[in-house]
Amino acid sequence: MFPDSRGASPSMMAEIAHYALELWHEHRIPIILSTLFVLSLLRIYLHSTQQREDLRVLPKAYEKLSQNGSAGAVEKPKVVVKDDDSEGSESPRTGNEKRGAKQGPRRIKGDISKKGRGSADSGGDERKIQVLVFYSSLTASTEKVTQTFTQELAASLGCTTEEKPDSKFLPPRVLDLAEIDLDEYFITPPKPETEQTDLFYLFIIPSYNIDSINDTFLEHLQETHHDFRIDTSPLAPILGYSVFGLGDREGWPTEEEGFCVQAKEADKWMAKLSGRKRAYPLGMGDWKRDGKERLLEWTTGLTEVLRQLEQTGALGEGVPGSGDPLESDDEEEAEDDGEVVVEEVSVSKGTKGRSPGSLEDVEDIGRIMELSQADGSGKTSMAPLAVDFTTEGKPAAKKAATVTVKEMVPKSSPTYAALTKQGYSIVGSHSGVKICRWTKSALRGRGSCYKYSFYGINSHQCMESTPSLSCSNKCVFCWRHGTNPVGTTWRWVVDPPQLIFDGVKENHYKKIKMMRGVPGVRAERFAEAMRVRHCALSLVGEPIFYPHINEFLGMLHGERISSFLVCNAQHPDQLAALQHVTQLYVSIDASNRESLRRIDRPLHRDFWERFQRCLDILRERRFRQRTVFRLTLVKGFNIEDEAEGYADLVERGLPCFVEVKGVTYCGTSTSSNAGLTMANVPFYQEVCDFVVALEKALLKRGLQYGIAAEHAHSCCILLASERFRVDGKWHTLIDYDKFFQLLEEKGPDGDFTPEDYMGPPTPEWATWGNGGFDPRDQRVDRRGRPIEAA
Ligand SMILES: Cc1cc2nc3c(=O)[nH]c(=O)nc-3n(C[C@H](O)[C@H](O)[C@H](O)COP(=O)(O)O)c2cc1C
Ligand code: SF4
Repeated sequence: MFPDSRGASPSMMAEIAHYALELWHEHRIPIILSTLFVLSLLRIYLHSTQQREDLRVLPKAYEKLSQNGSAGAVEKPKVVVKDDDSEGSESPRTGNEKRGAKQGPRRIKGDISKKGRGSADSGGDERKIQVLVFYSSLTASTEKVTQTFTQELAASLGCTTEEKPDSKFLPPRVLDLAEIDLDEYFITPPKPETEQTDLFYLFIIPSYNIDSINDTFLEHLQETHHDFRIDTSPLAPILGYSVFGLGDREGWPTEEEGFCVQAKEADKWMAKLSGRKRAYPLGMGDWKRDGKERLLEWTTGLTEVLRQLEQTGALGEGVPGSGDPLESDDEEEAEDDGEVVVEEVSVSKGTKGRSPGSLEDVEDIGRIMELSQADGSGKTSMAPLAVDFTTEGKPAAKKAATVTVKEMVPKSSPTYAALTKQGYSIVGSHSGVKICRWTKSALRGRGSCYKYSFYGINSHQCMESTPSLSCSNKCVFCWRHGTNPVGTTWRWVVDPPQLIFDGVKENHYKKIKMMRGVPGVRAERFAEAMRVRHCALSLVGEPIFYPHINEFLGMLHGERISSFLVCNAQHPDQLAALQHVTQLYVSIDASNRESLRRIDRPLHRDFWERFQRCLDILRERRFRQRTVFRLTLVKGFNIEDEAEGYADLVERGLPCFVEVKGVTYCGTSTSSNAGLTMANVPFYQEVCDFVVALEKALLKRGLQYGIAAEHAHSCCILLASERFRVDGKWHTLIDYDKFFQLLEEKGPDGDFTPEDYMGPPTPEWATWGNGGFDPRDQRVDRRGRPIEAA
């Protein structure tokens, strides 16, 4: 017992204090924890016994509205929401609030009401239905199918061209998945123009076993589904959806082997995201065989469902396979549980039957490179599954998921067959080489390409190749749509640079040798052609996409082969890391964002920002690299009224040269499918007019450029910076020996300028106004008959 403090002596008081302090020091943690525990218990007790007040905020706001007289605009309350079950108090929810609720976050907990929001008892008689038809297309057949289908659907729903007051349906809208912002439509439904509109999604999706926008789209759906920040069924507000797939039974005979595999995937993810609102079962057809009949069946069934929706506001009982009320089990695959599994898998050589897992990115390129080098072939190797630990909420690997590191263009693929048919030699698994028509023409003394006139390149000593057949654009004028693999990131096996270098040379020489017996080939040119002097890295695809582009360039330069590298201004990081090339091109296919989207059809969503960053990099590099803007003019796309816009871009990038070229029409079905006809090819005079307008626009901005040279034969004109005019003469030619000498002295990152390897004056015959045809050669017409000079 402690003595009463009132009667205690000071020494005793000090002793007590000391004892209490010691006690506190020894037991302070349990004391604090016990106190906190007791306080928490007290708080829980008080909270559970306290009388709660009604939630009055919404009703009061409503009453206020009514008193102000604006309640007339508010619908009569129809939906009753219980704020608190224990009290049984009901607060009426107004029409406006109902709409407000629709916009806010909404968690779907299993049951989906069979009544659509357009149903009679939800007071939605005035509500409209907007059908959105999404499609994707590489070789344009799906685009055509979609347009026709949409017109026919509109006709049968009675909403052909414009909104009719008596039709519930607004004219359907067609949307290209490659052109829309996926976030806008597939995280939550977009806000319709009027609040009284409900959306219905339709999809016509072809399948591709190569990278395409379909992969981006499916990945987007998958990521939205797995994103913990997004509701489980964020697309539940749509009225319904249905998918029709186009495929090819010849190459992919069964569904297991990949027939319409991506349509199936789209259907599966849409079922999850929409809370199983599949309005009509997945349709599938092979356009070469039964596509038309299957599409008709699907359209007929779908129209019936839409009619039902119009009349009742609900999807109805559904036909077998439709999403409501029950789904098959295969859509209920195990959810990610955050467990990361790293496993070794073998590289698949085949391409058929791609699995959903193929959507995962493989980013560990260095590792893949090592492994692919291990056996020297770069073809089949064991590769680890790359794991991304950085993305919150997106587990990097599914339980037991297997990721296959594919070859970009495997020998067994249709892409390989299509490219080789077009005359490409495929080297390794992602590189190509082809003899261009100017090489053949120069061998026969029938003229060289504009690069001879402008820069002194002998076409018969030029090798056109690429270390990456893949590209991140789908330009309308690209002649190989449907055959080139597309993608935004490198996700394939990486071949070693030496393999590519040796392979492209070997195949190039093989093709040159085949010209030996061709009539008209000149012996001296043939001999010269057996020594490649130049490499145009511009064949197809995007060369700087190749992760070892600098090493590859080093090999070219090591054999004194000059490098003209063309990139599509979509990979700023790679561009920034690029070492010396003899001439560095950036394709400038449009002068503004919209036009660029229309022409290049880029896969990157931030394509314009990437494009502009590339221009900034070029500007920084202009005293180290010989930089060129390459403009390809397509009538009806990027010529009209765009000179000023291009001048702005030149002002931003300040390239050494601007090459302006009219598009070449190749007359294939792919180019016409992409919407190009001969009418899109500008006449030479139109290209001249454009260049004159551009020069004027540049001078107006105080930019010192002039028209230096032309090559009328290939519809190409060169504007050059005054940096390359010496004593009143243009010097657009290149001193290649000097370039290699500088490179050898100063290294691939060495400090030397384009002026340091500027060549002799541009030959008179190539300057502006003189046509630019090589006087050593004989011009011929299409049939090879000599054309006399004018
Ligand atoms: C490169 C390429 C890959 C293809 N891969 C598949 C496939 O894996 N499964 C399939 O069923 N059809 C495949 N097809 C066939 C297309 O889906 C079919 O031809 C479709 O109609 C093409 O539509 P589009 O040209 O409008 O883009 C492929 C076609 C191409 C060109
Ligand atoms: S950037 Fe070149 S290779 Fe790529 S799509 Fe355009 S034209 Fe074709």
